[in-house]
Amino acid sequence: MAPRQGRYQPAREFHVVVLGAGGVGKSCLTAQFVHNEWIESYDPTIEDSYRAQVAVDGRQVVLEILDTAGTEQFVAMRDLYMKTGQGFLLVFSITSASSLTELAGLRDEIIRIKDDENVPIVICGNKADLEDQRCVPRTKGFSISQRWGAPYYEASARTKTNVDEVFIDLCRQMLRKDDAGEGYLEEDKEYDPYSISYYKKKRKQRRSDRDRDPHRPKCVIL
Ligand SMILES: Nc1nc2c(ncn2[C@@H]2O[C@H](COP(=O)(O)OP(=O)(O)OP(=O)(O)O)[C@@H](O)[C@H]2O)c(=O)[nH]1
Repeated sequence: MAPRQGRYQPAREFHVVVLGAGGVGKSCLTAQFVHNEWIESYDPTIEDSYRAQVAVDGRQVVLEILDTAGTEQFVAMRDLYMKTGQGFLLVFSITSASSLTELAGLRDEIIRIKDDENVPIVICGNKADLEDQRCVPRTKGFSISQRWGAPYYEASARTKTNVDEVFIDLCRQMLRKDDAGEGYLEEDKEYDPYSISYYKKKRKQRRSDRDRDPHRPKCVIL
């Protein structure tokens, strides 16, 4: 639904989870998007979260971005953040074929945990500036994108190519899902209780609970 001109729209808040193998550039992409900064050094992440506000098609969106650990020893928290996440950025490096292979397992896990085939997902082939070290052909990225029904971008955190674009695409998908009333109810506590969509969802839920109550007084027309 398009926002009405001149009418105040509260910012929608979404939880984004950045996933992918170790060293593919998850932290660098996040740092470029949130702070406009490039990080040359490699310091494996345990788990970091960031807040960013963006305007998407004239609507204010607040993103809570979780930059996750790619290294195996930190994967125990995965179930929890997959449950909380509403949009997922699946990152691999175009210089590593195995980093793309890893994404399939992550996607399966997201779909299983969310119990939803249409979870907002963007596939990101990072380190596109390292064309001479490319191991993943562009066509492979696009064919996976078609199979999964998720957009594919080649990006570079180093040159800030397509960095904003991947996050904005994810925002659009989450907004569309939310507008269609398909936002996730399971993380109720995480939702902005002042948002209109949250209020509508709760009202609909209360109504259907009330309708199912066998002791509910019924109106009889005499
Ligand atoms: N050339 C190039 N190097 C990059 C790019 N993105 C990240 N790097 C480098 O790759 C290394 C790893 O980047 P990180 O962002 O820390 O990778 P990560 O996926 O967060 O790694 P984990 O925290 O272990 O999961 C760093 O040395 C970065 O400077 C890119 O787009 N181009």
